[in-house]
Amino acid sequence: MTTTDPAQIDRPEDDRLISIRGATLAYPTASGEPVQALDPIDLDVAKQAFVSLVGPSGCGKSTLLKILAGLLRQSKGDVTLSGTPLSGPSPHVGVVFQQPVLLPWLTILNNVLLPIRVQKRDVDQYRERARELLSMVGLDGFESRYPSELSGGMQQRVGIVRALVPDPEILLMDEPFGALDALTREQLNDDLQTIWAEQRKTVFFITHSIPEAVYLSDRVLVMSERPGRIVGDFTVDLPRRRTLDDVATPAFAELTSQIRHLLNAKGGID
Ligand SMILES: Nc1ncnc2c1ncn2[C@@H]1O[C@H](COP(=O)(O)OP(=O)(O)OP(=O)(O)O)[C@@H](O)[C@H]1O
Repeated sequence: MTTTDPAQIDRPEDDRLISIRGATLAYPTASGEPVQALDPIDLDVAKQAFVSLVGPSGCGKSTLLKILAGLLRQSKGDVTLSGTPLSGPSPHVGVVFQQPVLLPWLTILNNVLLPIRVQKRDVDQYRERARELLSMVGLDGFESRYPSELSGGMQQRVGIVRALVPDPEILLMDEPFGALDALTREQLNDDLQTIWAEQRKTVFFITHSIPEAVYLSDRVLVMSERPGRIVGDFTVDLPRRRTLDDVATPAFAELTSQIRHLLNAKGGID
């Protein structure tokens, strides 16, 4: 089933992990005229769902992600995680940005263990998990290397592992593959499917690529031009695990075309 009307989506209330009600955000500016980035957002995300968000440049996607990361507070409305109001960065939430920003003087293993140290948890308890996750994304044998010895795609894998090591329930990803070449991006999409299948995280993923959103997601949300609001909510019911062969199917093409039409009607994607 696909629909472009978020109100028509019928989901059980008890599997909600993220709940946003009437959230808006206005940035204060030096001129005194605030920038209204988000119009009221109402959104529920179920546990273990993979949800992507697409929308025109500057429409407010990162703003919404930063609210979920606890880095920004909404001007109005409520944001809850498992029913608890969000009041700042949470250990239940991991974030991956477009640039992994690894510390050059730390080894790969120590980079991915950094959140554990910052959260003052027992590092020894997470070392094995860190090694396993590095192995899952093909970085076996790189634990003692330094970031400068890794390619851009490998560094981004490290960024993803760093977010996963503390075992957060939610993974927020802001255009994580936007800076990578097409082939590396395809490989990382595949890695991300593995991670999602094995780690069962709830993923909120921002991308400028409609095919990438459809390929990875259970749901694709479409945001309007700024001030952003959710104007479309598409269910992706293509079977998993997906492969690049699925991209060539009529069902895939039909869904990407529907999303593209809605986006073009709401201001385009870039
Ligand atoms: N700190 C800030 N102060 C003032 N305005 C801001 C600030 N951060 C973002 N904005 C504005 O808010 C709007 C939404 O920005 P945001 O980064 O959320 O958009 P986006 O959809 O993620 O964009 P893109 O797709 O280009 O990354 C933009 O018009 C931007 O200029």
